[in-house]
Amino acid sequence: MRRSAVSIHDLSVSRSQRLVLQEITCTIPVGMITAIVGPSGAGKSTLIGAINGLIPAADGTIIVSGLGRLTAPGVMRKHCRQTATVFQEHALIDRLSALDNVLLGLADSRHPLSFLPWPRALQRRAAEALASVDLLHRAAERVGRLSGGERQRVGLARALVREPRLLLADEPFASVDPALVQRFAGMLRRLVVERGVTLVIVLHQMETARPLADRIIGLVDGRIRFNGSPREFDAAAEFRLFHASPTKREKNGCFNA
Ligand SMILES: Nc1ncnc2c1ncn2[C@@H]1O[C@H](COP(=O)(O)OP(=O)(O)OP(=O)(O)O)[C@@H](O)[C@H]1O
Repeated sequence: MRRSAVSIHDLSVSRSQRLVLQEITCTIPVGMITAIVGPSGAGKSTLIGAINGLIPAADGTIIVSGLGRLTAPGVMRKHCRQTATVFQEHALIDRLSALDNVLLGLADSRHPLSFLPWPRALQRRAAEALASVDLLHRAAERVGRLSGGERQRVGLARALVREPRLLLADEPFASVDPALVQRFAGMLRRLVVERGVTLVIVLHQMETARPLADRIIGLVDGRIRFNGSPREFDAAAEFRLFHASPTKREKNGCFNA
């Protein structure tokens, strides 16, 4: 049995005073790819936000392996240092170049008020991260002038430059050219295999999730409705997750959890 990077127990999360995640209990295995799937509004981004500590829990616990409970003093800072997130809406600064946006991924490695140029070694690391997403040729371009897919790749590079132990990615392929999705999926797989990174990735397309993931967590209406391997995620499971009416889902309950 694999060690867990993160263990989640009975987690509930509210947004605007409405429960959007309920009774979430699962583990994120270390050095593996866990895909979070489910219909729109199921709570996938909220779960990513809870794991990276941006969205507080209303109830339950999140335990980070080697650090402890996310709410314990000092744990959050250490957790942030070893975690990187690729946000769904990119969260980039349009007026800065692609390279400078990637360097922002390293902002916590120097004084926040530093006006000095970035050290060469860090600039090289940022350039390598851009190269890994095939974007080195746009390094000097202002991000506001890049396409949606290119911006998404800058966001991915900004996360990769941190060399994280835990990488959280919220639909990182959403506006990436379909021809590039397989390449980036392969790159993320290598990151996991070669560097032992733990990857939690929100994906909309099951045809991307199935071959990429080691584990699949399926959410519907803020609850886990599937937790198993891609092999176990058969057509019936897919139907229950994405197509069953709310009453049918309720009757079926959680499967493979
Ligand atoms: N900032 C917010 N304030 C209040 N409610 C929110 C906020 N963001 C999301 N929600 C609500 O929380 C629920 C879960 O949203 P979330 O974005 O986590 O779902 P999702 O599965 O990631 O959806 P999608 O696939 O469309 O991105 C939804 O009902 C959504 O309306």
